Amino acid sequence: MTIRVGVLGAQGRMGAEVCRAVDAAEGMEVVAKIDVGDDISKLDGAQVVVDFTHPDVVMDNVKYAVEHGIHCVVGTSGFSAARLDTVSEWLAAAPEVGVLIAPNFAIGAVLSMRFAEMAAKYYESVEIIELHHPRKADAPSGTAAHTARLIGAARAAAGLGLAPDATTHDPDGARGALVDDVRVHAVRLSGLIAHQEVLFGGPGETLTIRHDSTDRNSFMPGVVLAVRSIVDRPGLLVGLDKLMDL
Ligand SMILES: NC(=O)C1=CN([C@@H]2O[C@H](COP(=O)(O)OP(=O)(O)OC[C@H]3O[C@@H](n4cnc5c(N)ncnc54)[C@H](OP(=O)(O)O)[C@@H]3O)[C@@H](O)[C@H]2O)C=CC1
Ligand SMILES: O=C(O)C1=N[C@H](C(=O)O)C[C@H](O)C1
Repeated sequence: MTIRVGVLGAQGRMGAEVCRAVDAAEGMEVVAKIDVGDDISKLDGAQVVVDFTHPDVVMDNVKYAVEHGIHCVVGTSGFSAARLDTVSEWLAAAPEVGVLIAPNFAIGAVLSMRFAEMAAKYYESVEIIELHHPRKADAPSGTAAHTARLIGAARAAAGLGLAPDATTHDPDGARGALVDDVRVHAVRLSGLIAHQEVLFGGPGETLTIRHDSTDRNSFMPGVVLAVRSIVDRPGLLVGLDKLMDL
């Protein structure tokens, strides 16, 4: 059976790539492409929607899909814990529907988040640097926020507090944002796509975990895997790792 897929944000950088990847993949096809101004009810024949739109609109899209019994694969960033709780509440009324929210669909990015989570309890210092193209709307990236959450939880479980930092004077915010007690720095630079470094430090050593997406095709195997999998995975899943044998 061919999986019928609707793509939200179909003319965007990611959406256009998703349309090509889904149509090229075995056993799935794009049946609806939704962009700004389109009637969302165009989705109604779809079994799975893929959303790469904008943090301001993604919640309305997911709500519509869940209420109409359509599974969701969501790449759009901006998912706080409160937003995830809201999606869970919608799913409680539609227990047959699956929603995957993935901060990053690139296999290497998923692995690097796992590696960072593993390393977290061994180092007193940690900082995240995320680097993206300058047309990105949000900062820090969803990947950086998720990585910080994973590291923060691992540090808390190990009884580690804030990383050592003598800074008392930072009028311009040069020390970056504090996300789950982890410093996050966002770089926006022409020529980049999506990159992240997690830096760990302890006595006499540092460890850097770096991932680079040099082309948006890096995200497509993960998106195709998610479309294929979500039809049999009711409920909320956060992170592509939940569909991988990690
Ligand atoms: N999880 C992952 O692996 C990845 C996630 N992302 C995330 O995906 C999102 C999109 O990124 P990107 O493709 O670069 O952004 P783009 O701005 O290129 O694409 C977003 C598209 O969505 C359209 N759009 C906005 N509102 C709606 C709406 N209500 N309905 C349908 N379409 C809408 C935009 O139209 P218009 O331009 O007219 O506003 C635009 O065409 C971001 O949040 C980004 O962080 C990106 C890469 C990988
Ligand atoms: O906007 C992007 O480009 C990306 N967004 C995602 C994020 O916010 O983490 C994933 C990847 O970094 C590319």
